[in-house]
Amino acid sequence: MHPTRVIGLMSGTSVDGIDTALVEISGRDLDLKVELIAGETYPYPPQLREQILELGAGAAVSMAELATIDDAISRTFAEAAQFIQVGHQAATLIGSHGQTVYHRPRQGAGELGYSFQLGRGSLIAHLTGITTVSNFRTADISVSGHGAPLVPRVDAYLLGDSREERCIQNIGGISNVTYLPAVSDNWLSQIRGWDTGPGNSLLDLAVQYFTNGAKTYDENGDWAASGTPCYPLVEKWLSHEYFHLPPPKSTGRELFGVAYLHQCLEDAQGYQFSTWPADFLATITELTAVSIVHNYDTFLPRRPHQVLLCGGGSRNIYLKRRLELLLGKVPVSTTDKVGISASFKEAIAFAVLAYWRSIGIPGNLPSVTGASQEVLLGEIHGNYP
Ligand SMILES: Nc1ncnc2c1ncn2[C@@H]1O[C@H](COP(=O)(O)OP(=O)(O)OP(=O)(O)O)[C@@H](O)[C@H]1O
Ligand SMILES: CC(=O)N[C@H]1[C@@H]2OC[C@@H](O2)[C@@H](O)[C@@H]1O[C@H](C)C(=O)O
Repeated sequence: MHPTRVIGLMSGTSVDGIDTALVEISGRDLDLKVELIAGETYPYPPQLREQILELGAGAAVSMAELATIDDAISRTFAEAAQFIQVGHQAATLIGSHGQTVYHRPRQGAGELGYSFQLGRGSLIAHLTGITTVSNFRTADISVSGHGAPLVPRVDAYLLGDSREERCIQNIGGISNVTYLPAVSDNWLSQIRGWDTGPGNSLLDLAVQYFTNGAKTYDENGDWAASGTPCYPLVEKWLSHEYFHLPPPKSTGRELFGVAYLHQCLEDAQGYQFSTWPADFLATITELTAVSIVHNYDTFLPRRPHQVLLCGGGSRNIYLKRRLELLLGKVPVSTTDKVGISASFKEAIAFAVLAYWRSIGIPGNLPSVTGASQEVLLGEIHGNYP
């Protein structure tokens, strides 16, 4: 089978821009191979980013305004797909995750979750002339799944190992883990994955708050590294019920967004800090690290042999150091070490999910999302006869 050239487009809860990967894919599952031809993050136009953040924070908009924002996002995604192909052989397929603006996991029997991504695939296909798969989360939700995380099945085939157990830890706005036991028979059903809680979302918001918007994140974690975490406060925050909820579970900025940051700032008033706000940033960073390890120790059969980080938070040197310290003997590195770009893994994953959709392979893992069955993920736009 010839490799298929696919573009993966992903914008996550950080709303920092469109992570774009141009890849060549071949194989199906254990023989799946992906070569990254080009990877780039194209920032959102600042005004559109603001609108998306406001929508995510619950702003009221008219249907007409929603349609305008939806189309502006689709256009930005289509441009990203066009830019990434410059100087390269063209792609024949796009997998576009879109932009999550609302995520409500299923609360109980008799109902379904709700996950809303903007950036309609039909317009992306229309503008690029390339068949586009979008709306990946709906099919899993329709069979009672959380619709998230969806990357674990791709992690399994790209990052699984026959000798050791691995945790693939994505640290985006929200953090999510894929636990991969050593590859064996009935291995897929033993894979676990869920959102561990905040990744960079609270830290980004705090940096914006303390710099009046002049900075959007703590580069390399330098600011937090100049402070000292307040452990009693981390303990208090760790009592949040999300951290104690057993998987399958998923979350978003609805839980760990602006309102929660303001709660954290209020909580902090009851404690002593010698260096403000560096100590507060160190404490927020510690919550991300401690909650990840707490999730492992509470919900995994045992700690893995190694942890491979990906997502923007893998570039936060201070956070990585805190994780290393908390995990003791378990080595922590990034997926780059085993040949998969830590910065573009999520975008690559949506290219693979689109490819799987086009050849009829399911993309979800019921052991991860809680779905009642495997399903084909995504709606196909643009391959009209
Ligand atoms: N050099 C760096 N130092 C520290 N943090 C960084 C660095 N580069 C990126 N980040 C963090 O990574 C974030 C973006 O990460 P990423 O693109 O993986 O998130 P996302 O895909 O939007 O989120 P999610 O995975 O939740 O959907 C930025 O908002 C920033 O907090
Ligand atoms: C609803 C939604 O967009 N969820 C994202 C978000 O970002 C990280 C985490 O929360 C994860 O559950 C998911 O994305 C990844 C790419 C996934 O589906 O695997």
